[in-house]
Amino acid sequence: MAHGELRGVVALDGPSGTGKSSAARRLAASLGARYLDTGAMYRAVTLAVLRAGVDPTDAEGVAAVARAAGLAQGDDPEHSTTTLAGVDVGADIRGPEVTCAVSPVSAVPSVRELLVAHQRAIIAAALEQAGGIVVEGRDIGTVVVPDAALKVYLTADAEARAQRRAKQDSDSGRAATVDATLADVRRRDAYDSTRAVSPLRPAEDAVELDTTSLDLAGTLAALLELVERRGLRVVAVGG
Ligand SMILES: Nc1ncnc2c1ncn2[C@@H]1O[C@H](COP(=O)(O)OP(=O)(O)O)[C@@H](O)[C@H]1O
Ligand SMILES: Nc1ccn([C@H]2C[C@H](O)[C@@H](COP(=O)(O)OP(=O)(O)O)O2)c(=O)n1
Repeated sequence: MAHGELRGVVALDGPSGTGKSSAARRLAASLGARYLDTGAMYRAVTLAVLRAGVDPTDAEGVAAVARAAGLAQGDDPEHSTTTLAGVDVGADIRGPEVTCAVSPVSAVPSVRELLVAHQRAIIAAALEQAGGIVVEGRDIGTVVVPDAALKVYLTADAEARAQRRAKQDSDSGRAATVDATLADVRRRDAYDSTRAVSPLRPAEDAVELDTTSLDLAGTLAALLELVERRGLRVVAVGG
């Protein structure tokens, strides 16, 4: 189905397992836009911190690793890549050690400054080259792109999110029980929402979308309708 092309930035925020990555990637692909996974960038810095043997709660040590990590994040929705010094770390950043340590690393103010500047540069280049980009994370509508053309805040019950995440992990060969995943989801929700810098919260002008009883196709359809209603879709010739 041809959906035309996206003009501008769509910001997708929300807690873990609400469907941000899956929906953002599909939305971008169907609208000929770029796609930026900012969570992957915080995960990659966390992996570099763990590999360097630095304590994730040592803010100065973490900031030094972040500056030297050589992080590059791709923005192709069909093939999203994350590299450290040119080496692909796409699989390693999804492991339980990184998931466990990512909250304290992403709460370090200088890490956020560094990554937000990096994200804004990727977004500016994508707008120039492709005209549109879907960006997903925790602070996109509030901090990274406060003037985004459309901001959506995804929510879903914690149990539904834990079930999705546990299934995703076991499908990828990572052992995960729903109970342990639920505990992790709740721990990260609490940490991400209460940190001093850029806490997870909806932007005042965000549209909230509860995905608890939606499947992925339903979430995508709801997002496409919002894009359409905002007039952000430009129909290409022959589209
Ligand atoms: N609306 C949905 N209904 C059911 N499963 C979903 C839905 N959205 C996403 N999923 C599945 O849940 C898992 C986590 O989704 P993901 O997009 O990674 O969430 P997030 O980026 O918000 O953490 C994936 O396996 C995905 O296919
Ligand atoms: N814009 C962002 C994106 C992610 N983070 C932090 C908070 C999250 O717990 C981690 C990991 O994000 P990611 O989206 O990969 O995590 P989940 O897919 O929700 O498990 O990074 C952030 O602080 N700001």
